[in-house]
Amino acid sequence: GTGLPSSDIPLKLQSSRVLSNLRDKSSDLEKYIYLRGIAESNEDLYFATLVNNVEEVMPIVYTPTVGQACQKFSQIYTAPLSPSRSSGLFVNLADLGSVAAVLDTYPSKDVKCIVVTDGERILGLGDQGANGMGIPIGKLALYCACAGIDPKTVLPIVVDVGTNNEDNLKDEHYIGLRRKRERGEKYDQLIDELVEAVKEKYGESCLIQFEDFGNSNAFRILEKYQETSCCFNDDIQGTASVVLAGIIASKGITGVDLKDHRFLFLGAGEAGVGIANLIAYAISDETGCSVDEARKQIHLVDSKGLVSEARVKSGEKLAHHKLPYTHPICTDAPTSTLLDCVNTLNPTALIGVSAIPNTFTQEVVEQMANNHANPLIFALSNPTSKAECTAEQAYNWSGGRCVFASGSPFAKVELSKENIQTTWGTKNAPFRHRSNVRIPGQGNNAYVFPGIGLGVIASGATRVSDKDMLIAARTLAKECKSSDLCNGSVYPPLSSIRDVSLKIATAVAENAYEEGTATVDRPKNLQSYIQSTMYHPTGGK
Ligand SMILES: O=C([O-])CC(=O)C(=O)O
Ligand SMILES: [Mg+2]
Repeated sequence: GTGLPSSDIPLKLQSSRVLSNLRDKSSDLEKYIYLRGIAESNEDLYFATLVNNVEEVMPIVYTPTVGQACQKFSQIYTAPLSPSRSSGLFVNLADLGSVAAVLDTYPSKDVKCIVVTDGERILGLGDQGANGMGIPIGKLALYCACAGIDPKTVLPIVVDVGTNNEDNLKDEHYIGLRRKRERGEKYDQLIDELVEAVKEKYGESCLIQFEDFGNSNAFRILEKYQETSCCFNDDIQGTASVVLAGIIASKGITGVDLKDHRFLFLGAGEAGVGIANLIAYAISDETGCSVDEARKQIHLVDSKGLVSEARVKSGEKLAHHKLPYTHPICTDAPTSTLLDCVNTLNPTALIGVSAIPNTFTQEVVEQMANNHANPLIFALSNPTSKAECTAEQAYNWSGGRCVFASGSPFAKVELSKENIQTTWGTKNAPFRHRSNVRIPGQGNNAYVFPGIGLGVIASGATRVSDKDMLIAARTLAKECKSSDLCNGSVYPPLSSIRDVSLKIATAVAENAYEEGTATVDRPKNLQSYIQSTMYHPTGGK
């Protein structure tokens, strides 16, 4: 005998047992902890549960609950005796000079996909130090569940260079280095050694996803490695791709083309500048104008107000990544608050990437709805507690007319009949919306990074480009159907994510063959080949 119970319970039935246990838990964090335990003991069961119930389980293993899990990570950590697939790998400052040896401690040798963070900007929650490990683990779970990347080939990494989070430093349970963040040369050396060791050990086409670094490192690291290594930054590029997709798809509701929008961003960090850059690239690609010309219809607001030429002229030293958006504006136009900026600049789309809740106030949303029949209101900051406004607020304050998307999931909203205005859609829009129900789309990079990864891995691509992000956005936008638009969503349902990922992967792989970065011979039928590489949880049967 095997020593195991005699009844052979099919994976499907085991998974329904997990789901009912999950529903019995009294908090999301408890659900998270329960699922981590299953991931550690039975990987196929964990993925079967996630794959077959994405809409219900994803918010537990990923955003928003993963944010809470990171905040409590040291508390819930059950120290394994050695690094494991489900608990990830910690590379810390003392490993400088021997990073390759640390990679050797990881059980999987055939690694194809890495998510790495230094924990400085975990979602909109700021510096979580080594506790940020929840993020690479969660992102990689989505690679496997949403795009069928083989769990045996993924590697979650935290580069631990200290933390400036005082609560962590004081917490006796804190698992990370108990020191302030390294900001000097050693930081760069550690990242460099890691990237080189990865290439050496796993090959030039092992994908590295940089995740949740602080602004001061994220842009630098991306610029340094994107031309020479197979990598991308999810917060700058992945977020941009998913948001661009939502904007393109929103035309089905608003009748407004991407090129005819005026964009106002609250937040000028990785997400803000990443989205703005990709929008400008997309407009330039469509119309033939220069990227700089396209940038003129995009304005950013940061913690000090509107990013503008006047601020540069007054001697302020703006971060490098904001400089392309320092447009000249009439100096007596009021721009000191977001509402002022809405009035002065008359944007058609308001994009929240500020990590500050309640910043899309009733006045701001009402003004957007006064100015435009169907303004775009995207409250993208994560987790839910950081969203600029809620779905309910955006719909109610705009008479149900705005196109809303958020980074974290919001439930469907039923508007009261007296609060709904019927001017949904314009004469250019293909249909009119009459119902009082809105199902907000989740404009989260989870729609694109798994598919991009699958395409890169299947083709053996050695680079990831901005063009890949544009291609992924256009592919995703096509997957948003009139059945989604008529509920107000500019994204397809999450339940179709594996199919969406396969289509994104095929388009991204196609681009790798065109750009000459693919290293796997081109199969005759690319899509069916990629599909044949996808992992399905089968319980070993
Ligand atoms: O993790 C997410 O839900 C999206 C993301 O990358 C972030 O907010 O940093
Ligand atoms: Mg992130």
